[in-house]
Amino acid sequence: MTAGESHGPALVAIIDGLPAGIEISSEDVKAELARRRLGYGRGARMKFEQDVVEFIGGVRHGSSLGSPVAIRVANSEWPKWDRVMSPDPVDEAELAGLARNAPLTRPRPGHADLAGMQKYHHGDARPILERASARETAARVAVGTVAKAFLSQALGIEIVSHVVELGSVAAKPGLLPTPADREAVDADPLRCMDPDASAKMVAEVDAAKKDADTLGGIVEVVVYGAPPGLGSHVQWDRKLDARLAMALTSIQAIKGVEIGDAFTQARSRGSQAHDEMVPTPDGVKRVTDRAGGLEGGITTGEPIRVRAAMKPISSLTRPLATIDVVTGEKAEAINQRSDVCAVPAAAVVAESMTAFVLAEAALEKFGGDSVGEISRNLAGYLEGLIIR
Ligand SMILES: Cc1cc2nc3c(=O)[nH]c(=O)nc-3n(C[C@H](O)[C@H](O)[C@H](O)COP(=O)(O)O)c2cc1C
Ligand SMILES: C=C(O[C@@H]1CC(C(=O)O)=C[C@@H](OP(=O)(O)O)[C@H]1O)C(=O)O
Repeated sequence: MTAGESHGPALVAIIDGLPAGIEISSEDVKAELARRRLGYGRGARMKFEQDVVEFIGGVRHGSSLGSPVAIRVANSEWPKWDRVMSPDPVDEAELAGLARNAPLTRPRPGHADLAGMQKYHHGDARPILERASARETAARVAVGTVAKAFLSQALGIEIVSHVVELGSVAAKPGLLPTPADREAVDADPLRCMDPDASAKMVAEVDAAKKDADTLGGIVEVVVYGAPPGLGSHVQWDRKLDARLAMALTSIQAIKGVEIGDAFTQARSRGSQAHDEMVPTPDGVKRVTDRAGGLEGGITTGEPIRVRAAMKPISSLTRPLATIDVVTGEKAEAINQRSDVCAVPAAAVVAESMTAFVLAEAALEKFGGDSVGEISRNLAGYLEGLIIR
């Protein structure tokens, strides 16, 4: 669970149920949060704001204790907002003098503004946009850092991501990052593996910015080392593909998910859509991985591949049409500074959400209260497999 507002003092996250013995430090979380700030097309706030990370429970001397892990990600810009976002009452006269506190009455299409104002009875969009903002994804990436450390150390599972489409530009098909490609992907301005496409994506961002417009795109997350048997076919909400789809669409602006080659499969005949199996000296193998490592909601042991579609950023410097909720008349939406494109950052958040879902599924399958116990449980399970 996370809490915190975009311009509040901090975000906090509590993770319960983690085993003891995960090696983790605030430096690891800082490094992942820095990756979330990457990407050509992000707005000014990413440059001047700092994430200030602190573990406030569950970790001692760089190792998890088995107790709930609590992480605080403070926002270095808080002093500028301490009156407007003060949890305690502030003198009305003082607030009246603050331009930042003026009610936001022209809800932005594509944001939670209007539906949230209606639902929670607010005449001001501020209380809604503060929590709907993707600032909250900093807390998810902090949680994801711990989940990734657990998956890697206990089970040898590694998660990577890249950008496959941005606006009208697509990377060459078939490029798949491995853990060895992590640095190279992060070094690319769009986190794209195809340099030609990346250069076109930079130009597309520049063109959108010039037109006061915004862009979306498609990211892919790839998971290596997941054993067969995570998730289950027996109940709808235990299917790992369904759980991944929920986790990914919960990310701000993610509106579609593709498991493996789902959309290509849908346009193909069955003979061209599935992954045929062959015996090998190392056991049964699938010839292809069109299913993205998931069959019947269960991991197959092949790499897991999921894609997520991000809509274009909703706040435009050329504002969209809306109404003013005070006058009821036509108006231009609130004109906020904003990202032109946040697709590379969304890929990092998608890695974290994938890690969280896999960590949960791994704990269900292998139980255990310490990293050592869980590793032994995995080894025992693999040793006991009756079909290899
Ligand atoms: C990393 C990231 C950064 C984002 N930055 C912005 C932004 O600067 N401006 C904006 O209008 N939306 C931004 N969004 C998207 C909005 O938060 C999101 O569209 C809005 O809260 C409404 O939620 P929904 O699109 O999921 O329905 C961002 C999303 C992500 C994942
Ligand atoms: C702060 C972050 O992203 C923000 C997400 C966001 C939105 O509407 O989602 C809008 C922008 O914030 P503001 O309107 O205050 O400039 C982004 O900067 C972050 O990712 O840490």
